Amino acid sequence: MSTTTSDHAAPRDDESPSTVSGAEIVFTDVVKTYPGMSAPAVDHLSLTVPAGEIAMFVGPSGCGKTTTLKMINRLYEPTSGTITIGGEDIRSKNATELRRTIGYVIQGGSLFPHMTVRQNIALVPGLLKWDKQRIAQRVEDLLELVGLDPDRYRDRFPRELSGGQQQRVGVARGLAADPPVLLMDEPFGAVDPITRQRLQDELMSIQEEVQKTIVFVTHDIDEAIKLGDRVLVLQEGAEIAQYDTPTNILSAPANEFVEDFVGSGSSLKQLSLARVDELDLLHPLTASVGDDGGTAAEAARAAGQKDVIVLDSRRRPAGWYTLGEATRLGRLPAQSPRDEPTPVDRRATINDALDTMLASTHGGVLVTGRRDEFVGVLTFRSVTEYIQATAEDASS
Ligand SMILES: Nc1ncnc2c1ncn2[C@@H]1O[C@H](COP(=O)(O)OP(=O)(O)OP(=O)(O)O)[C@@H](O)[C@H]1O
Repeated sequence: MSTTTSDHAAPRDDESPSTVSGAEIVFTDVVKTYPGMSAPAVDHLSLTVPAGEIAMFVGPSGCGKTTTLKMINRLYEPTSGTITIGGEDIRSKNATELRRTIGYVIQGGSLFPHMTVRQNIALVPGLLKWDKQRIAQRVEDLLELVGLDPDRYRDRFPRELSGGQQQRVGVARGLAADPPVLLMDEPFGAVDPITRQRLQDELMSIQEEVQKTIVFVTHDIDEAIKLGDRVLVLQEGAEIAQYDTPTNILSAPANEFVEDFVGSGSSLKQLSLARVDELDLLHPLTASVGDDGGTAAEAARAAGQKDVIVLDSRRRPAGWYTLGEATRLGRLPAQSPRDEPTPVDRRATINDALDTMLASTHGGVLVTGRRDEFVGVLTFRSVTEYIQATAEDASS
C-alpha cells in the first residue's frame, strides 16, 4: 500500500518561493464630493497600500469605503487629489483601459447569466486580444486555482452553480488578465457563514500564490482582521481612524472609535488572530484512494492511530475513517460514503477551526494547505491547550 509519513510528505507550501506581482497604490490628498452634497464623502485621504498586500477597508455604513475603492478603477472620479498604481497616475490611461488592468470582484460574483463559466472568465483576456490557446489555458489554470474542477464546471451557466461557486468564478474572472490590483467590494457578503469562511481561506491561499495588491471592502471586522495584512478603520468622510496591522488594531486601538468598533477586549480575541498552523498539528500515516482498507487500518494501528486518513492522487483528503470503517470499506473510495466536516485551511483562524471541529466525530479537523493538499490534523486537545495558555497569559 502507498501509505506515507510526514517525513515523505510534500514540502510545506510556505517554503516555496513566491513573487510579488502586485503594484503599490498611493492616495494623496484625495477628496470626493458628490454633486449636491455639502460634506465630502472622502475628505483629504492619504494612504499607501504596499505591493502584494491585502488592505481591508472597514467602517460603519456610509463612511466612504466603497467610494474610496471605486476611485481606484475610476468608476468614480476624485474631486481633487491623486491616486497612483505602481507609481503611475491612474488618469494617465483612459478609464476603460485602466479597468482592464484592475480585477474587480463584487458580491455574488456578478457573472453574466447568459455566459458559461469559461466565457465569463475569458471575457477580459478576450478584450485584451489574447490568443485563443492562451485564454483556454488561463481558464483551466484559474478554475484549478479557485478549487473548481475545470471538466465539471467550465461549461456550466451561473444558475447551475451554488452561491459559493459563483463567487469563486467571480474571483477567477477578477484574476483572469493577471492584473496587479484586485478590488473586492463585500465579495462574500451574500453567502452563508461556513461558505464565507471557506472562501476567505481560499482567498488567502490564492493570495499566497498570486501576491496581488488587494483592496477589500467589508462591514465585518472579523473578516478584516482575518484577511488583512493591514486594516483601515474609517470614520465618516473616510477619515482614517487607524491603519495598521490586525495585531495592532486589536491590541492597541488608536482611539475609542476603533476600540468600540473592534469590540470589547476578550482574552480570547487572540483566537481570531491565531492561525491553525501556529498550533501543533499531528502528521499521521495516510492511505491513498484505491488502497485496501484492511491493510491501511493495520498500518494505522501499528503506528498508534485510531483512524485512517485517505488522500487522493493530488494529496487532497478523500475520507477519514475509524479503523473498523476502513476495514469494512475494502477498497478505499475516492468519495467518502458519508458527509464529513470539510477540512480547514492552514491559514484559517482558530475560531473558524473550532466551528468545524464541533461538527467532527474525530475530535479534530483535517488541515489543508495550498491547492487543498493535506497538511496535518488539528486536535481538539491542541486547541484547548492553546486556549488555556492564552487565558493564562492574559491574566498574568
Ligand atoms: N452616487 C452617489 N451620489 C451621492 N452620494 C453618494 C453616492 N454614493 C455614495 N454617496 C454618499 O457618500 C457617502 C459614502 O458612501 P459609500 O457608499 O462610499 O460608503 P460605504 O462606507 O461604502 O457605505 P456602506 O458600507 O453602507 O456600503 C454616503 O453618505 C453616501 O450616501
